Amino acid sequence: MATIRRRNTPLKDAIAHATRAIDKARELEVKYINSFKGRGLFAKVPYQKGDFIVEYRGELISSQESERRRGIYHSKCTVFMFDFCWKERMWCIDAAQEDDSLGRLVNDDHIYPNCKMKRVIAEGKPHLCLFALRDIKAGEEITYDYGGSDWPWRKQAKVQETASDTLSSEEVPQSPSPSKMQAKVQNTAADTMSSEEVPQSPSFSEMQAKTQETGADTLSSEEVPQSPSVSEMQAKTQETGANTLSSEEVPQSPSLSHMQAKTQETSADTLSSEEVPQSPSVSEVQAKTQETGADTLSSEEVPQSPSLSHMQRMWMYMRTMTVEQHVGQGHKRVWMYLTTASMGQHVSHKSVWLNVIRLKMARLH
Ligand SMILES: C[S@@+](CC[C@H](N)C(=O)[O-])C[C@H]1O[C@@H](n2cnc3c(N)ncnc32)[C@H](O)[C@@H]1O
Repeated sequence: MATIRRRNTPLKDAIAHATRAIDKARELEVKYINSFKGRGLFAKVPYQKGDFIVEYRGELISSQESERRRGIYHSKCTVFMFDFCWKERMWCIDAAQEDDSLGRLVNDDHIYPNCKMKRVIAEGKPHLCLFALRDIKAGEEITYDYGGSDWPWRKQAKVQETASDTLSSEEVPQSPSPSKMQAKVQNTAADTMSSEEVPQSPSFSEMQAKTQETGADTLSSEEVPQSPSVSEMQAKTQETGANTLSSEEVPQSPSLSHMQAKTQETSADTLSSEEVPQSPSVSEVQAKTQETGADTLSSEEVPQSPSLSHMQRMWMYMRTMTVEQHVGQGHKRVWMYLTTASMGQHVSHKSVWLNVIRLKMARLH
Protein backbone atom coordinates (compact mmCIF):
# COMPACT_ATOMS: atom_id res chain seq x y z
CA MET A 1 0.00 0.00 0.00
CA ALA A 2 1.41 3.34 -1.01
CA THR A 3 1.87 5.87 1.70
CA ILE A 4 1.89 9.59 1.50
CA ARG A 5 4.19 11.61 3.64
CA ARG A 6 2.23 14.17 5.53
CA ARG A 7 2.59 17.43 3.74
CA ASN A 8 2.42 20.99 4.75
CA THR A 9 -1.17 21.18 5.63
CA PRO A 10 -3.97 18.81 6.50
CA LEU A 11 -5.75 20.04 3.42
CA LYS A 12 -2.95 19.02 1.15
CA ASP A 13 -2.75 15.75 3.01
CA ALA A 14 -6.46 15.21 2.37
CA ILE A 15 -6.18 16.12 -1.28
CA ALA A 16 -3.19 13.83 -1.75
CA HIS A 17 -5.11 10.90 -0.31
CA ALA A 18 -8.39 11.75 -2.00
CA THR A 19 -6.92 12.04 -5.47
CA ARG A 20 -5.16 8.72 -5.05
CA ALA A 21 -8.13 7.11 -3.34
CA ILE A 22 -5.98 5.73 -0.56
CA ASP A 23 -6.38 5.64 3.19
CA LYS A 24 -3.88 5.88 5.98
CA ALA A 25 -3.97 2.17 6.34
CA ARG A 26 -0.97 2.03 8.62
CA GLU A 27 -2.39 4.59 10.98
CA LEU A 28 -5.95 3.35 11.21
CA GLU A 29 -7.58 0.04 11.87
CA VAL A 30 -11.06 -1.39 11.70
CA LYS A 31 -12.36 -3.18 14.74
CA TYR A 32 -15.61 -4.89 15.48
CA ILE A 33 -17.13 -3.11 18.46
CA ASN A 34 -20.38 -4.89 19.23
CA SER A 35 -23.58 -6.02 17.60
CA PHE A 36 -25.19 -2.65 18.21
CA LYS A 37 -22.54 -0.47 16.60
CA GLY A 38 -20.96 -2.98 14.32
CA ARG A 39 -17.52 -2.04 13.17
CA GLY A 40 -15.67 1.15 13.86
CA LEU A 41 -12.49 2.88 12.82
CA PHE A 42 -9.70 3.32 15.34
CA ALA A 43 -6.52 5.34 15.41
CA LYS A 44 -3.33 3.33 15.64
CA VAL A 45 -1.24 6.45 16.01
CA PRO A 46 -1.83 9.77 17.71
CA TYR A 47 -3.26 12.59 15.62
CA GLN A 48 -3.11 16.27 16.20
CA LYS A 49 -6.03 18.61 16.16
CA GLY A 50 -6.74 19.61 12.57
CA ASP A 51 -5.12 16.57 11.00
CA PHE A 52 -6.76 14.95 8.04
CA ILE A 53 -7.83 11.50 9.12
CA VAL A 54 -9.77 9.74 6.41
CA GLU A 55 -11.96 10.32 3.41
CA TYR A 56 -15.55 9.18 3.30
CA ARG A 57 -14.89 7.58 -0.03
CA GLY A 58 -17.48 6.23 -2.39
CA GLU A 59 -19.08 6.86 -5.69
CA LEU A 60 -19.99 10.45 -6.44
CA ILE A 61 -23.47 10.49 -7.90
CA SER A 62 -26.14 13.05 -8.66
CA SER A 63 -29.14 13.54 -6.45
CA GLN A 64 -31.32 11.98 -9.11
CA GLU A 65 -29.20 8.85 -9.14
CA SER A 66 -29.14 8.92 -5.37
CA GLU A 67 -32.90 9.03 -5.34
CA ARG A 68 -33.12 6.14 -7.72
CA ARG A 69 -30.74 4.00 -5.70
CA ARG A 70 -32.55 4.71 -2.50
CA GLY A 71 -35.60 3.22 -4.12
CA ILE A 72 -33.88 -0.06 -4.76
CA TYR A 73 -31.29 -0.35 -2.02
CA HIS A 74 -31.75 -2.23 1.17
CA SER A 75 -31.78 0.11 4.15
CA LYS A 76 -28.50 -1.35 5.28
CA CYS A 77 -27.03 0.13 2.13
CA THR A 78 -28.84 3.44 2.06
CA VAL A 79 -27.31 4.29 5.40
CA PHE A 80 -24.03 4.61 3.56
CA MET A 81 -25.34 7.28 1.21
CA PHE A 82 -24.12 10.70 2.21
CA ASP A 83 -25.95 13.63 0.63
CA PHE A 84 -24.31 16.99 0.40
CA CYS A 85 -24.56 20.20 -1.48
CA TRP A 86 -21.95 21.49 -3.83
CA LYS A 87 -22.25 24.25 -6.35
CA GLU A 88 -25.86 24.74 -5.46
CA ARG A 89 -26.74 21.21 -6.32
CA MET A 90 -27.24 18.12 -4.31
CA TRP A 91 -24.80 15.27 -4.67
CA CYS A 92 -24.28 12.04 -2.93
CA ILE A 93 -21.32 9.92 -2.00
CA ASP A 94 -22.58 6.40 -2.26
CA ALA A 95 -20.35 4.27 -0.07
CA ALA A 96 -22.71 1.32 0.05
CA GLN A 97 -20.22 -0.84 -1.71
CA GLU A 98 -18.27 -2.92 0.77
CA ASP A 99 -14.75 -2.20 -0.20
CA ASP A 100 -11.59 -1.65 1.74
CA SER A 101 -12.15 2.05 2.25
CA LEU A 102 -12.07 3.10 5.87
CA GLY A 103 -14.11 6.30 5.95
CA ARG A 104 -17.41 4.50 5.48
CA LEU A 105 -16.88 2.70 8.76
CA VAL A 106 -16.67 5.75 10.99
CA ASN A 107 -19.45 5.81 13.54
CA ASP A 108 -21.54 8.66 14.86
CA ASP A 109 -20.87 10.44 18.13
CA HIS A 110 -22.99 13.52 18.61
CA ILE A 111 -21.73 14.23 22.09
CA TYR A 112 -17.97 13.89 21.98
CA PRO A 113 -16.97 13.53 18.35
CA ASN A 114 -13.28 13.74 17.68
CA CYS A 115 -13.58 14.52 13.98
CA LYS A 116 -15.53 16.73 11.69
CA MET A 117 -16.58 16.10 8.10
CA LYS A 118 -15.60 18.73 5.57
CA ARG A 119 -15.88 19.08 1.89
CA VAL A 120 -12.61 19.23 0.04
CA ILE A 121 -12.30 19.92 -3.64
CA ALA A 122 -9.60 17.95 -5.37
CA GLU A 123 -9.08 18.00 -9.10
CA GLY A 124 -12.39 19.72 -9.52
CA LYS A 125 -14.37 17.13 -7.63
CA PRO A 126 -15.80 17.25 -4.14
CA HIS A 127 -14.58 14.83 -1.52
CA LEU A 128 -15.84 14.35 2.00
CA CYS A 129 -12.99 14.23 4.46
CA LEU A 130 -12.72 13.88 8.19
CA PHE A 131 -10.42 16.15 10.15
CA ALA A 132 -9.51 15.88 13.81
CA LEU A 133 -11.41 18.25 16.06
CA ARG A 134 -8.87 17.71 18.80
CA ASP A 135 -5.83 15.64 19.53
CA ILE A 136 -6.65 11.97 19.16
CA LYS A 137 -4.77 9.29 21.03
CA ALA A 138 -3.72 5.97 19.58
CA GLY A 139 -6.44 3.47 20.30
CA GLU A 140 -9.31 5.96 20.19
CA GLU A 141 -12.27 5.34 17.97
CA ILE A 142 -12.63 7.87 15.18
CA THR A 143 -16.06 9.46 15.31
CA TYR A 144 -17.94 12.43 14.02
CA ASP A 145 -21.31 13.95 14.60
CA TYR A 146 -23.62 12.80 11.85
CA GLY A 147 -25.75 15.80 12.73
CA GLY A 148 -29.42 15.85 13.40
CA SER A 149 -30.91 14.78 16.63
CA ASP A 150 -32.92 11.73 15.90
CA TRP A 151 -30.61 9.14 14.52
CA PRO A 152 -32.20 5.83 15.35
CA TRP A 153 -29.30 4.37 17.25
CA ARG A 154 -29.43 7.31 19.63
CA LYS A 155 -33.05 6.55 20.32
CA GLN A 156 -32.28 2.91 20.36
CA ALA A 157 -29.80 3.43 23.12
CA LYS A 158 -32.52 5.15 25.09
CA VAL A 159 -34.89 2.31 24.45
CA GLN A 160 -32.32 -0.12 25.67
CA GLU A 161 -31.80 1.93 28.75
CA THR A 162 -35.46 2.27 29.53
CA ALA A 163 -36.94 -0.96 28.32
CA SER A 164 -37.61 -3.25 31.19
CA ASP A 165 -40.02 -5.87 32.29
CA THR A 166 -42.19 -3.22 33.83
CA LEU A 167 -42.28 -0.87 30.91
CA SER A 168 -45.76 -0.04 29.78
CA SER A 169 -46.70 0.62 26.21
CA GLU A 170 -47.20 4.29 26.97
CA GLU A 171 -43.54 4.52 27.72
CA VAL A 172 -42.50 3.29 24.33
CA PRO A 173 -40.11 5.80 22.85
CA GLN A 174 -41.29 7.13 19.56
CA SER A 175 -39.59 6.25 16.41
CA PRO A 176 -37.04 8.85 15.44
CA SER A 177 -38.44 11.41 13.16
CA PRO A 178 -36.04 12.43 10.46
CA SER A 179 -38.19 15.46 9.84
CA LYS A 180 -37.18 16.80 13.20
CA MET A 181 -33.55 16.29 12.72
CA GLN A 182 -31.15 19.08 12.44
CA ALA A 183 -28.46 19.24 9.90
CA LYS A 184 -25.37 20.76 11.28
CA VAL A 185 -22.79 21.81 8.85
CA GLN A 186 -19.46 23.10 9.71
CA ASN A 187 -17.15 24.91 7.46
CA THR A 188 -13.50 25.17 7.86
CA ALA A 189 -11.98 27.35 5.32
CA ALA A 190 -8.65 27.69 3.86
CA ASP A 191 -6.09 29.79 2.33
CA THR A 192 -6.78 28.70 -1.16
CA MET A 193 -10.43 27.89 -1.10
CA SER A 194 -13.50 29.86 -0.47
CA SER A 195 -16.29 28.24 1.36
CA GLU A 196 -19.07 27.06 -0.77
CA GLU A 197 -22.65 26.46 -0.32
CA VAL A 198 -23.47 24.31 2.59
CA PRO A 199 -24.81 21.09 1.32
CA GLN A 200 -28.26 20.22 2.41
CA SER A 201 -29.56 16.78 2.63
CA PRO A 202 -32.44 16.56 0.18
CA SER A 203 -34.54 14.91 2.74
CA PHE A 204 -34.31 17.66 5.26
CA SER A 205 -37.76 18.46 4.22
CA GLU A 206 -38.84 20.54 7.11
CA MET A 207 -35.70 22.11 8.19
CA GLN A 208 -34.63 25.62 8.08
CA ALA A 209 -31.26 26.35 6.70
CA LYS A 210 -29.29 28.54 8.95
CA THR A 211 -25.80 29.72 8.58
CA GLN A 212 -23.64 30.40 11.51
CA GLU A 213 -20.25 31.83 11.19
CA THR A 214 -17.81 31.45 13.95
CA GLY A 215 -14.55 33.22 14.06
CA ALA A 216 -13.21 32.66 10.64
CA ASP A 217 -11.04 35.69 10.22
CA THR A 218 -9.35 34.51 7.17
CA LEU A 219 -12.31 33.05 5.44
CA SER A 220 -15.10 34.39 3.44
CA SER A 221 -18.24 32.53 3.99
CA GLU A 222 -21.29 32.56 1.89
CA GLU A 223 -24.76 32.54 3.10
CA VAL A 224 -26.30 29.17 2.86
CA PRO A 225 -29.25 29.31 0.55
CA GLN A 226 -32.47 28.07 1.93
CA SER A 227 -33.42 24.66 0.95
CA PRO A 228 -36.76 24.85 -0.80
CA SER A 229 -38.07 22.00 1.20
CA VAL A 230 -36.71 22.92 4.56
CA SER A 231 -39.29 24.06 6.98
CA GLU A 232 -38.89 22.83 10.49
CA MET A 233 -35.37 21.83 10.82
CA GLN A 234 -32.39 23.96 11.03
CA ALA A 235 -29.29 23.31 9.10
CA LYS A 236 -26.50 25.09 10.76
CA THR A 237 -23.41 26.11 9.05
CA GLN A 238 -20.51 26.89 11.20
CA GLU A 239 -17.33 28.20 9.97
CA THR A 240 -14.28 27.76 12.01
CA GLY A 241 -11.08 29.45 11.30
CA ALA A 242 -8.47 27.06 10.09
CA ASN A 243 -5.36 28.81 9.02
CA THR A 244 -4.04 26.08 6.95
CA LEU A 245 -7.03 24.19 5.74
CA SER A 246 -8.94 24.87 2.65
CA SER A 247 -11.70 22.51 3.16
CA GLU A 248 -15.34 23.02 2.84
CA GLU A 249 -18.25 22.10 4.84
CA VAL A 250 -20.27 19.09 4.41
CA PRO A 251 -23.41 18.11 6.13
CA GLN A 252 -22.82 16.01 9.14
CA SER A 253 -25.49 13.62 8.26
CA PRO A 254 -24.93 10.86 5.76
CA SER A 255 -28.44 11.75 4.68
CA LEU A 256 -31.70 11.67 6.40
CA SER A 257 -33.54 9.99 3.67
CA HIS A 258 -31.70 6.81 4.27
CA MET A 259 -32.81 7.04 7.83
CA GLN A 260 -36.32 7.29 6.66
CA ALA A 261 -35.87 4.08 4.82
CA LYS A 262 -34.18 2.32 7.61
CA THR A 263 -35.78 -0.38 9.59
CA GLN A 264 -34.78 -0.59 13.14
CA GLU A 265 -34.84 -3.58 15.28
CA THR A 266 -34.71 -2.97 18.94
CA SER A 267 -34.01 -5.52 21.55
CA ALA A 268 -35.98 -8.15 19.79
CA ASP A 269 -34.03 -11.25 20.32
CA THR A 270 -36.65 -13.42 18.83
CA LEU A 271 -38.12 -11.08 16.28
CA SER A 272 -36.50 -10.11 13.08
CA SER A 273 -37.16 -6.70 11.71
CA GLU A 274 -38.87 -6.45 8.41
CA GLU A 275 -38.02 -3.96 5.86
CA VAL A 276 -40.85 -2.20 4.22
CA PRO A 277 -40.19 -1.45 0.62
CA GLN A 278 -40.10 2.14 -0.30
CA SER A 279 -43.10 3.38 -2.07
CA PRO A 280 -42.01 5.19 -5.17
CA SER A 281 -45.27 6.54 -6.31
CA VAL A 282 -47.34 7.66 -3.43
CA SER A 283 -48.62 11.06 -4.33
CA GLU A 284 -51.85 11.66 -2.53
CA VAL A 285 -51.67 9.31 0.29
CA GLN A 286 -53.97 9.82 3.13
CA ALA A 287 -52.78 9.82 6.66
CA LYS A 288 -54.43 7.12 8.54
CA THR A 289 -53.86 5.88 11.97
CA GLN A 290 -54.64 2.39 12.91
CA GLU A 291 -54.51 1.34 16.42
CA THR A 292 -55.14 -2.17 17.47
CA GLY A 293 -55.17 -3.10 21.05
CA ALA A 294 -54.98 -6.81 20.75
CA ASP A 295 -55.20 -8.44 24.10
CA THR A 296 -56.16 -11.65 22.60
CA LEU A 297 -54.08 -11.76 19.50
CA SER A 298 -51.56 -14.44 19.24
CA SER A 299 -48.30 -13.72 17.53
CA GLU A 300 -49.44 -15.70 14.54
CA GLU A 301 -52.30 -13.29 14.15
CA VAL A 302 -50.14 -10.27 13.96
CA PRO A 303 -51.03 -8.61 10.73
CA GLN A 304 -48.19 -8.48 8.34
CA SER A 305 -46.89 -5.28 6.98
CA PRO A 306 -49.18 -4.11 4.26
CA SER A 307 -48.14 -4.80 0.77
CA LEU A 308 -46.48 -2.10 -1.20
CA SER A 309 -49.56 -1.56 -3.26
CA HIS A 310 -51.56 -1.14 -0.16
CA MET A 311 -49.07 1.32 1.15
CA GLN A 312 -49.32 3.27 -2.00
CA ARG A 313 -52.92 3.85 -1.26
CA MET A 314 -52.59 4.52 2.36
CA TRP A 315 -50.17 6.38 4.46
CA MET A 316 -49.92 4.52 7.66
CA TYR A 317 -48.97 7.38 9.75
CA MET A 318 -48.64 5.55 12.97
CA ARG A 319 -49.75 2.18 13.99
CA THR A 320 -49.22 0.77 17.35
CA MET A 321 -50.22 -2.64 18.31
CA THR A 322 -49.63 -4.76 21.29
CA VAL A 323 -49.64 -8.48 21.00
CA GLU A 324 -49.61 -10.99 23.72
CA GLN A 325 -47.97 -14.26 23.12
CA HIS A 326 -48.76 -17.02 25.50
CA VAL A 327 -45.65 -18.90 26.28
CA GLY A 328 -47.06 -21.47 28.59
CA GLN A 329 -47.46 -21.99 32.28
CA GLY A 330 -49.46 -18.88 32.65
CA HIS A 331 -46.68 -16.76 31.26
CA LYS A 332 -47.22 -14.40 28.45
CA ARG A 333 -44.97 -12.22 26.49
CA VAL A 334 -46.17 -8.83 25.41
CA TRP A 335 -44.85 -7.37 22.22
CA MET A 336 -45.34 -3.95 20.95
CA TYR A 337 -45.17 -3.24 17.29
CA LEU A 338 -44.65 0.30 16.28
CA THR A 339 -45.05 1.20 12.68
CA THR A 340 -44.25 4.61 11.46
CA ALA A 341 -44.31 6.23 8.13
CA SER A 342 -42.04 9.12 7.52
CA MET A 343 -42.82 11.62 4.90
CA GLY A 344 -40.14 14.11 4.34
CA GLN A 345 -38.95 16.13 1.47
CA HIS A 346 -39.35 13.14 -0.70
CA VAL A 347 -43.07 13.50 -0.53
CA SER A 348 -42.57 16.02 -3.22
CA HIS A 349 -40.95 13.26 -5.15
CA LYS A 350 -43.91 11.09 -4.60
CA SER A 351 -42.25 8.80 -2.21
CA VAL A 352 -43.08 7.59 1.19
CA TRP A 353 -40.81 5.76 3.50
CA LEU A 354 -42.42 3.39 5.81
CA ASN A 355 -40.38 2.20 8.63
CA VAL A 356 -41.43 -0.78 10.54
CA ILE A 357 -40.05 -0.92 13.95
CA ARG A 358 -40.75 -3.83 16.10
CA LEU A 359 -40.08 -3.18 19.64
CA LYS A 360 -40.25 -5.88 22.11
CA MET A 361 -41.27 -3.79 24.99
CA ALA A 362 -41.75 -6.12 27.84
CA ARG A 363 -42.12 -9.62 28.95
CA LEU A 364 -44.81 -9.86 31.49
CA HIS A 365 -44.95 -12.85 33.71
C1 LIG B 1 -21.65 4.61 8.07
S1 LIG B 1 -22.04 3.18 8.96
C2 LIG B 1 -20.72 3.03 10.11
C3 LIG B 1 -20.09 1.67 10.10
C4 LIG B 1 -20.91 0.60 10.74
N1 LIG B 1 -20.73 0.61 12.18
C5 LIG B 1 -20.57 -0.76 10.18
O1 LIG B 1 -20.17 -1.66 10.92
O2 LIG B 1 -20.70 -0.92 8.97
C6 LIG B 1 -23.38 3.77 9.90
C7 LIG B 1 -24.05 2.68 10.71
O3 LIG B 1 -23.26 2.38 11.86
C8 LIG B 1 -24.08 2.27 12.99
N2 LIG B 1 -23.71 3.33 13.92
C9 LIG B 1 -23.06 4.45 13.65
N3 LIG B 1 -22.86 5.16 14.75
C10 LIG B 1 -23.42 4.48 15.76
C11 LIG B 1 -23.56 4.70 17.14
N4 LIG B 1 -23.08 5.78 17.74
N5 LIG B 1 -24.21 3.77 17.87
C12 LIG B 1 -24.71 2.67 17.29
N6 LIG B 1 -24.61 2.39 15.98
C13 LIG B 1 -23.97 3.30 15.22
C14 LIG B 1 -25.51 2.40 12.55
O4 LIG B 1 -26.02 1.12 12.34
C15 LIG B 1 -25.39 3.11 11.23
O5 LIG B 1 -26.41 2.72 10.37
